Amino acid sequence: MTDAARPSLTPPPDAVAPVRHPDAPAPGQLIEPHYEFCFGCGPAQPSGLHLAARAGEGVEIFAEFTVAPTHQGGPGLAHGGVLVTAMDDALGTLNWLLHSTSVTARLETDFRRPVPVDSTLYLHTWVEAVAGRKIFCRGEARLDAPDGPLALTAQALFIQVPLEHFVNHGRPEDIKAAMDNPDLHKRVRAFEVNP
Ligand SMILES: CCCCC/C=C\C/C=C\C/C=C\C/C=C\CCCC(=O)SCCNC(=O)CCNC(=O)[C@H](O)C(C)(C)COP(=O)(O)OP(=O)(O)OC[C@H]1O[C@@H](n2cnc3c(N)ncnc32)[C@H](O)[C@@H]1OP(=O)(O)O
Repeated sequence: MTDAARPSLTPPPDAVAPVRHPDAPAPGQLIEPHYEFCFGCGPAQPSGLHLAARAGEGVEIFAEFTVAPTHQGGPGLAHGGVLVTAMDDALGTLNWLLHSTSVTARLETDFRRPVPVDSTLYLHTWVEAVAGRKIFCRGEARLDAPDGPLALTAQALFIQVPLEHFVNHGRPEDIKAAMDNPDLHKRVRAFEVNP
């Protein structure tokens, strides 16, 4: 599909190039999960994807995820929704490079080849442009090697939100537990003092 057919995913003429935040993780640095119970990257989520993400040199993320038997859709194949989750998480992790908090508003994914269980997806996501609160991103995922066959491509629109977005909308007991976790608190504060 052409970009003209995806108006809400195409940066407007007044969009600007993304700026890597001075306190963004260094290129190559492993990025800590934003929340231990995140289905995408949380280490405490037993059936989660356990995505491991690193910062790139630009406003970009390189991430890996190995498809487990719990992620099946068809027999021996990854569920498409699981693959979109992996892409969503790798796109969401771009927040660390911009030092903004944003949420997925729109995510369009093209599935280009089947992804078997036990294969490792190598995801690459990057911010294309920013227009006010709108962050226009793209991503691709390759099979079994960073330069392996293309399995997924994606375009997304993230919208910047204040931290209150999470506090106001999340289930209260989970928000309380998250706020009581000093590690998460420290991470969230970094966003607050370096908007
Ligand atoms: C205390 C605990 C804190 C815990 C948090 C911890 C850390 C957080 C920090 C960083 C996170 C880091 C990593 C995250 C990694 C992975 C997570 C994956 C990401 C996700 O999985 S995240 C969940 C799924 N996500 C949602 O749960 C969003 C639900 N949704 C909403 O919450 C609202 O919908 C919102 C906020 C999106 C907008 O609402 P709003 O009221 O603020 O703004 P509004 O509607 O005015 O839109 C403004 C302009 O965007 C345009 N626009 C809006 N939506 C559009 C669409 N869909 N398509 C095309 N254009 C769209 C409008 O047309 C307008 O455009 P214009 O200005 O030109 O008119």
